[in-house]
Amino acid sequence: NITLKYGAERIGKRTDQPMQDWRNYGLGQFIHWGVYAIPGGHWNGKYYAGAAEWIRSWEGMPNEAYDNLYKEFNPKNFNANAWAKQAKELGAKYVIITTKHHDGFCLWPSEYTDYTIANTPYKKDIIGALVEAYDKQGIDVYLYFSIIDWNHFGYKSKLVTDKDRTDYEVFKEFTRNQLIELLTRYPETKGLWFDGTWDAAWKEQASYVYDLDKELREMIPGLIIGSRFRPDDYGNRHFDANGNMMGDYEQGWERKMPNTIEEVHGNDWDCVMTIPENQWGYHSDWRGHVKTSNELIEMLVKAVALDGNFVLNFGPDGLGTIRKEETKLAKQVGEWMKVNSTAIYNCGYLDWEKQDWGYFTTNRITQEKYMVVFNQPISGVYTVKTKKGVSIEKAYLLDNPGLELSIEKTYNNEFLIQYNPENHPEEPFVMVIETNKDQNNSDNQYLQPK
Ligand SMILES: C[C@@H]1N[C@@H](c2nc3ccccc3[nH]2)[C@H](O)[C@@H]1O
Repeated sequence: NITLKYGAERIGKRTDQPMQDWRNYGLGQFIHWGVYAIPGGHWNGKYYAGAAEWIRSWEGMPNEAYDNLYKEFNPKNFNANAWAKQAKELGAKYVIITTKHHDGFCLWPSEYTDYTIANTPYKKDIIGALVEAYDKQGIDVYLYFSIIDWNHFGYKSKLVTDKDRTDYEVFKEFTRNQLIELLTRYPETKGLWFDGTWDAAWKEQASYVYDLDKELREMIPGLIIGSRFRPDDYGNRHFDANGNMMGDYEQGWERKMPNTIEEVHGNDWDCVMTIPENQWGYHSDWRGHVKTSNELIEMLVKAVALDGNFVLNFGPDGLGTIRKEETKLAKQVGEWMKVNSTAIYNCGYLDWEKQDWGYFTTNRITQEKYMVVFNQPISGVYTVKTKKGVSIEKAYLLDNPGLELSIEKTYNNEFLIQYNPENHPEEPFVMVIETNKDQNNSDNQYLQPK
C-alpha cells in the first residue's frame, strides 16, 4: 500500500441517501448545447468529420471565426419546459447539462468572463431556465463542467515555462470561482460531472483539486462528484496509485460499456452514450451508425444489470430545437419505459449466471427479480440457474401477470421457463420471477428465529 495524501477518500460505495437515489436512477439524459451547435459540424461548406463540439480544434475552422459565433447565438426556438417534458416522457430520472464545454462558452451569465450567454443576442440564463424546468418535472439536475477552457488565457494543457505556471494559477482561481458561482446560483444541483481533466497540467494539481473537491462538497451536502475530477499525488485519475477509485462513481464508460460485473470493481458507475457513433454537440450530418431504440434499450438494461446508470445524450441545434431523430428515439424509449421501467428504476445486479436470452435485474428494495429478454430462444425455453437453495416458484410477463408461465426444475437445480408467444415480440419484454426466498421475505416476520 502506497501512502497517499490525495488518494481515494473512501473505499467502497457511498451509502448515504443522495447516493442511493443516484444509484437507483437507472436512466439519465445528457444535454450538450453551446455555440458549437451553430456551425453544426460544417464550416465554409466543408464537412467536419470529428465530434461537432470539437469543431474549434479543426484546421478548417479559424479560431477567430469560432470565437465570434457567440455574437449570433440567439436560439429563438429554445423552450426549457419542452425539453424537460420530453425528458420526463423518455423516463429520465436525472439530467446532466453542459454549463461550459471545452470551448469555454458559458451558458450561464458568469461574472468571471465575458464569454457568456449574457453577451449574446439571447442574453438570458440558459442554465437557470433548464434547472427550473427539469426541477419542475421532478428530474434531478447535475451540471457538466469542462476543466479544459480554450477561451481562458491561463488554461494550459501542460506547464513548461514559469509564465505557464503563473498564468495557470490565475486559471485555477478562475475555475474555482466559476464552480462556486454555479453551486451558489443553482443550489438545487445534485452533482457535478467533470470533463476535460486529462491534461498534464491538471494532473499536477492534486492538492488544489483535493481542497476544491472538499470546498464544493461542503457547499451542497450530499453533492455527487465522479471519478473524472481528482488526480492523486502521482497524477493518476479515476483510480489512485493503490487502485482505489477517487470520487463517488466511475466515469470511465464514455461511449462504451463493461461486459462483466468484475469490470466495475464493486463501484457505482455511469455510461454516457451518443445516439450517433461520436457526436455530443449538434452535427447536422450524422454519418455512420445511428442507434435504434432497441439498441439503446439493450444498453440501458445492460447498464442496470451491471449496477450502473445509462445516460443518453441529446444535442439540440443552434436555434434550440431537439432534432427529429432524437425526439423519435425519446418517444420510442419512453414508450418502452412506460411498460417496463419496473425492471429499471431502483434495480441493479443479480448475481445469477448471465444467460443468452438477456439480462437479470433485481429491485434493490423489494428484491423482486426480472428477466429482460432480447434474444427469444427458438425452443421457447428460458434457462435460469439460481443460487443453491433458491427455487423459482412463479414466472409471468410483467405486462400480463395473469398468464403464469410453466416452470420445469431439472435435477441440477436449473429452472426451464417455457414461453412461446404466438407472434415474435417487436421489442424487448420482461418476465417477473418469484422464488421460494421471496416468499420467505414476505413472511419473514414469522419464519425467522426470534
Ligand atoms: C462527454 C464527452 N467528453 C468529451 C470528450 N473529449 C474528448 C477528447 C478525447 C477523447 C475523449 C473525449 N471526450 C466530449 O466532447 C463530450 O463532452
